[in-house]
Amino acid sequence: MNHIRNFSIIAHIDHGKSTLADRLIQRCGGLADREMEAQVLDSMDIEKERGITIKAQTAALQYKAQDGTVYNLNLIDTPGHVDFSYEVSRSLSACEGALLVVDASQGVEAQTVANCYTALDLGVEVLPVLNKMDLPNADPENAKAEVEDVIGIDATDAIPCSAKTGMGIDEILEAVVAKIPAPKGDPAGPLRAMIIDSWFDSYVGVVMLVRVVDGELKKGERFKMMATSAAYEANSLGVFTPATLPRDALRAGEVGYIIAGIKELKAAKVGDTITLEKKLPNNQGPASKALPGFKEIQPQVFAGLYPTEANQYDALRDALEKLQLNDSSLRFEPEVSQALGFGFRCGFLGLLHMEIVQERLEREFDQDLITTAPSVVYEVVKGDGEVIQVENPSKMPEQGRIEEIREPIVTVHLYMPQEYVGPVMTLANQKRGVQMNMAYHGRQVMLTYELPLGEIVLDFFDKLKSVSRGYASMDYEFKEYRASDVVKVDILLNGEKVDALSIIVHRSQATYRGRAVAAKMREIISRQMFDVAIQAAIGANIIARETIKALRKNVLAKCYGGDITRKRKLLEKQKAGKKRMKQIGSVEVPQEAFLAILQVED
Ligand SMILES: Nc1nc2c(ncn2[C@@H]2O[C@H](COP(=O)(O)OP(=O)(O)OP(=O)(O)O)[C@@H](O)[C@H]2O)c(=O)[nH]1
Repeated sequence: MNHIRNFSIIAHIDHGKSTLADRLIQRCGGLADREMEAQVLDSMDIEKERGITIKAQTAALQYKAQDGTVYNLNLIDTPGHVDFSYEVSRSLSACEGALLVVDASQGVEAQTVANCYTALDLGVEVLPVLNKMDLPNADPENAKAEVEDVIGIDATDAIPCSAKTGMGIDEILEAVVAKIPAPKGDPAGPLRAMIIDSWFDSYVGVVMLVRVVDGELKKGERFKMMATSAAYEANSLGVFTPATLPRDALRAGEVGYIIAGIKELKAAKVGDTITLEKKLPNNQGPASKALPGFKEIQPQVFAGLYPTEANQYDALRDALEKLQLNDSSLRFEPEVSQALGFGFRCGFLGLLHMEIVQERLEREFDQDLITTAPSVVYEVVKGDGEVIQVENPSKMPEQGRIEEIREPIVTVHLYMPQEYVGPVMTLANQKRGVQMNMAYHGRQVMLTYELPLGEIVLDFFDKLKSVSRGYASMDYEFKEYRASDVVKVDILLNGEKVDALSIIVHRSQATYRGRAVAAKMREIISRQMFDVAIQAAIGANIIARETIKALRKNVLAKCYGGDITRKRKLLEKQKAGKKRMKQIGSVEVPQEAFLAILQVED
C-alpha cells in the first residue's frame, strides 16, 4: 500500500483539468500517442462537443519516480460544473490527494474555491498547480497570491505547468508521490469497498467503480451490498488504464472495477459498501460496519417533457428508461397535461443537466419533444395543515386553500473582477437576492447572496455571464425552504387555461412577468385564420391581454408569381416548423412558446 497514490484533479471549468489528465496518462505510458484522442477521459459524444466531463472516470497509472521506485497512481477524473458538484465530492472521498488546477492567466474562480473547500472538508491533501504557463498573459505570482488569499492554503510550492506543452508534468508527478499520503486501511481485515460510481454497459451489465478500503476481493468470490444484503459473484474485476485491464484481485488502497452480472443500476447504489458474502476458510468474512456513505442527490429542477406526436409516448418512455440506466440522477414519472397530453415530469440536477438530457433524447433517440419551462419544488402548507411538495406549477392548489408557500433558497457565491461588482449586484437584487457578504481579494471580489433557486433556474447564469462579459463565475448550494409570497400565473388562449404554460413567480413580479410572457407569446404564435386572445391571470384576475389578429391572406400569396424555389422553400419551412407545433384547442402553438418565460427580459 505504500506505493499507491489515489488522487483527483479539481479545477474551475476550462482551467485544463482534462488536458492535464491526458498528459499525466500519456507520460505514464497508459496511452500511445496515436491512441490519444483529444480528451480520452471524456467518453461521451456530447461531452466532447461541450468539453464538459459528466461522468467521473479513472485511470490506474504506473510511475517510476526519480529515486527509482515504481508507484501505482490512481487518477480519478471529476466534473467541473456546479450541476455535478456531488460527483466531485464522491470522487474526492476515494482519494488522499487532489491537484488543484488554476489557470495562471485567469486566477482563482468560483468553482476553484468551491471544489477546493470540498477537498479540504474531506481531509484531502491539496497540491496547487498553475496551468497554461505557455500563455503570454500567464501571471503565476498573481494566481499564487489568489490561492493564498481566497482559499487560504499555502501556495509557495505551487507547480507552474502547461498541460499543452508538457512543462512541469514531471514535477507534478514527483509531488504526487512525495506529498500525497499513501492510502490507509487494513489489508488483512474484512473486505470493505466503497462504490464510487456505477454505470450500465450494454454488453456486461452494471459496471461498478470501487475503492477498496480494507481487505481484498478476488475474482470469482461472492460479495454482498451492505445496504441491501443482495449478493453477487465477482465475474470479472480489474483497473482502468484508462482501457480495462483485468486482474485476479483488488486489494486495500486500490481503485478498480467489478462486473458481477448485475442488471439494474439501482442494485449497485453509489455510496454503498461491498463486503464478502460469508466467512471464508482463511477467516476472512463479512465486515460488520459499512463505510460512511454519500448524501443522496435530489433533483432540483423539474420540467414536463412531452412527445410532439401522441403516438411517440411509449418511445419516449423507453428512451428515458435507457438514459436512466446510465444517469441515476435523472428522475421521471408519467404526467398528463390537458394541453400537451401524455408525457413525463422529469427531475434534473440543474439546467445544464436538463439541457444534456434533452439533447441526448433528441439526438440519440430521435425524439421530438416539447419541454415546459423549468420549475423548482415548492413546499405548500394547506389550510388543513398538510404540507405537500409541488413540482409542477399547474398542480399548485387554489389560492384559497393555501396557508403558506415556501420556496427553496440557495447560498450563491459570485466571483468576479472588481469592475463588474456593480452590474452583478444589480442583477442579484433584481432576482430577489439578499446580500450576505462581500470580500475583496486583490482585484477579485467574492459576493455571497441568498437567492431563491427558482430565480436561478430561469436564466441567472446566462445573465451573470452577460453582465460581466463572461468574467463572473458562480457556485451555489441549497440552504433552506423559506416562506415567500409567490403566486401562480396562468396563461389562457382564447379563454382556455393552458396548464403547461402556468408559472410560479413572486407577487411583486407577477404582473410584469405575466404581461411580458403574453407579449412574447404574441410574437411567437403565428397568425391563424381567426383572432387569438392571449391572457395572463392570477386566479380569476386577468392581469394582461394580447390579441393576435386573424390572418387574411394565404401564405403563398407572399411569394411573387413564378418563383418556384422560394415558394417551395417557404412550404418546406412551414412543414418543418409544424413538427414542433402543438394544437391547443383550435390554436397551433409552436414549441418555443412553452419556454416563453425564459425569453422575458427583467
Ligand atoms: N494554452 C494552453 N491551453 C490549455 C492548457 N491546458 C488546457 N488548455 C486548453 O484549455 C481548454 C480547457 O481545457 P480542458 O482540459 O477541457 O478543461 P477542463 O478543466 O477539463 O474543463 P471541463 O472538462 O469542461 O471541466 C481547452 O481548450 C484546452 O486545450 C495549457 O496548458 N495551455
